[in-house]
Amino acid sequence: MAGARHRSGATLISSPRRIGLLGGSFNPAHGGHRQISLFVAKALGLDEVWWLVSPGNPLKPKAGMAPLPARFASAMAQSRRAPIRVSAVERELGTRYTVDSLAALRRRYNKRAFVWIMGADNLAQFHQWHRWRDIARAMPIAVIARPGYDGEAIVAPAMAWLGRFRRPLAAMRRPEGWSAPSLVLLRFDPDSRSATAIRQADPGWADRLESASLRDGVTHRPLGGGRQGPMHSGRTGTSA
Ligand SMILES: Nc1ncnc2c1ncn2[C@@H]1O[C@H](COP(=O)(O)OP(=O)(O)OP(=O)(O)O)[C@@H](O)[C@H]1O
Ligand SMILES: O=C(O)c1ccc[n+]([C@@H]2O[C@H](COP(=O)([O-])O)[C@@H](O)[C@H]2O)c1
Repeated sequence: MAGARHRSGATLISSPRRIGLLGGSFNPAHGGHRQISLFVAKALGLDEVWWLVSPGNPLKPKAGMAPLPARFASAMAQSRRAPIRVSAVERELGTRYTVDSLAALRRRYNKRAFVWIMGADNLAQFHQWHRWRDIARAMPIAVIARPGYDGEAIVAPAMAWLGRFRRPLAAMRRPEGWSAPSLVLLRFDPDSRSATAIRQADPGWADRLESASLRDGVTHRPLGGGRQGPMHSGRTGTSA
């Protein structure tokens, strides 16, 4: 945590930047991702949300998963003019399991305070994630209500353990509330958008996206591996 000397001689302690991490397949990204990110940022007083475009969810089949550059390009399009950075840092780190990605991110960005964000559908199967308790020990978790999943989420097998760390929103807004494990359940305007519905309605969505010249919003490195064509590059929000 950074400290600065005040004229009076007292040391002013500045709070670390608060970052929400929304990991996802983004196959493709949609308005629901944007909406929940903006809601959580406001509710928890976040400085930014980082969208971690996954090289591949370990629990999802490869079939039907668009290439990473296309998913990344869709995320760039959905996050425009919002305090959201789109990153494929997991590919760079060589991590696929969230527990490993979060450990690496905490080491690399050790001046940031992170919170893991996920929809209620993921809470329902959280107990199947690799070393899921260690994810909860690494940083607070914010779960967003999602139409069709809320009943399942509250009786999720992981809740037998995670439920005892449930905190009210007010506690999470205080800096000391960011201890882990902590779980906050958030309910905003329900958003029924899903990537599944978009793929069903528009199976060719990935073919229309130009994914050359993409640049990682967190590491600022070129993404590479895309087709040639005009696609906006760079980042949204402020500098990492
Ligand atoms: N409408 C929504 N409401 C709440 N959470 C959402 C919503 N859409 C996505 N999320 C959450 O965002 C994260 C990334 O989601 P993902 O990229 O898998 O999109 P998806 O719409 O859930 O995709 P799919 O339908 O292919 O499973 C997940 O934690 C998911 O629960
Ligand atoms: O680490 C795991 O075991 C694990 C299992 C399932 C999902 N995840 C992560 O959960 C996030 C949401 O995935 P998805 O496909 O539901 O968007 C994404 O970052 C995945 O890598 C992670």
